[in-house]
Amino acid sequence: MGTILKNGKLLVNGEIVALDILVAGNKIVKIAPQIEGADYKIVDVSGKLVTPGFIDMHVHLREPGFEAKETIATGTASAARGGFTTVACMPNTRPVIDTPATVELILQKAKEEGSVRVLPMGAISVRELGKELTDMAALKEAGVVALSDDGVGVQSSKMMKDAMHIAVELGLPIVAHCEDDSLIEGGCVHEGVFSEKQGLKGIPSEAETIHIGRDIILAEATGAHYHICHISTADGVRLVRDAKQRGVKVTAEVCPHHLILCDEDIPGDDANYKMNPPLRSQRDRDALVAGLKDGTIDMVVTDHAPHTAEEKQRGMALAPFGIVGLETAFPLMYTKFVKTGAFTLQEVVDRMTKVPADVFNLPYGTIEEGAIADITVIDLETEKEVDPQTFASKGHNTPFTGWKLAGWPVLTMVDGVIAWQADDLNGKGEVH
Ligand SMILES: NC(=O)N[C@@H](CC(=O)O)C(=O)O
Ligand SMILES: [Zn+2]
Ligand SMILES: [Zn+2]
Repeated sequence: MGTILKNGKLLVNGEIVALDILVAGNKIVKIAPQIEGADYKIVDVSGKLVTPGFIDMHVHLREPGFEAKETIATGTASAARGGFTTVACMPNTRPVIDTPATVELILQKAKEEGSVRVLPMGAISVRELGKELTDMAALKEAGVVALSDDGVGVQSSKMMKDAMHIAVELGLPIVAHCEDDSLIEGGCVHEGVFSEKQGLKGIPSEAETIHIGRDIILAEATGAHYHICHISTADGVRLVRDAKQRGVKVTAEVCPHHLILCDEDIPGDDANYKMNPPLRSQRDRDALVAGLKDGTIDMVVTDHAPHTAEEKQRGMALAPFGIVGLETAFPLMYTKFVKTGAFTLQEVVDRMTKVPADVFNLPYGTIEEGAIADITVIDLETEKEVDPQTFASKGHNTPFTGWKLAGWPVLTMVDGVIAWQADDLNGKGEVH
């Protein structure tokens, strides 16, 4: 038994070629113009784009501890609908992912209830409090793919340096939420013309860039692989570009919302535009797009951060930071950057598949014979409005409600198994 994905459009060195894919077990067995076989289940994907399954290295699944916001079941269902076959989950859960027991709990739940592959990240400091390092060797043994205190910055330079030394020994990347607490003071939007005009407390760009600068210096001193979370500032991009040119082992990720929106797009007191780091200036946004284009920024991630409607109704000043992203990421990237000609389809797909796999040394992210069968099928034609009520995520907190987008995933295969499929794969109607 096996499955044939028939007549899909594959990207081969930037060109689109119609090919069949035979999947047996969890592997891609054959890719050819015409594959026949009576024993196989045939899935007709004519006219659809077939890509490697998307990999999102920055997701908040919220379980354990915040199941009202999201669970491993709903978060991975949301991932599958967004075309993601692998997600890395951040450790700011309760308990924090700072012991092997919590890593094991997540891996077990993901196996039982998850729709896609889940790779836990382990905390750098116990309870993410920045006081004491976790037992990183034990966390690695339990299965974490990287170390991060996402949600907060590591305030102490010494702690970051110590963490990097251990990370080098363990061969794990340090994934850093870059934020200097002493420069924040309760800000809720980017500090600049906009925060002043609105009378809101600001978060200055330096709060991020100081950590990026500091950590690049520490990465150079220790030889660690240093990965920057949700980069949002023009100066941050400049620092990364310079560090890469000098051969420092630094990588970076950016979110669709920081590439597409800036502070001036915030309509008023709407916490669906509140996230950390905040939407920055137009100049920052342009620098992020340029940084992604020239490879300074390696990959696109969602920073999927679900919160309840009640929490988000508290308004800009009081609501928690974060927006959901799994179900809109590719349609946003496709509509805003591929359809406009700013990026090629291959560039966007690579930054959501092959590049994160290479950077984090994962055996996924390519479609070729012998590869693990993680595959996403996408309808590039049908335009549909973003409607959070249709999300599989518990979180409906998005600033993109009502946006008309194309590029909606219609089928997601993980490890050779169809994890999710639109009701009407080949129809012209709306995809559900
Ligand atoms: N990005 C956010 O605005 N929020 C994240 C935390 C984080 O990614 O730093 C969350 O956990 O809600
Ligand atoms: Zn963060
Ligand atoms: Zn995050």
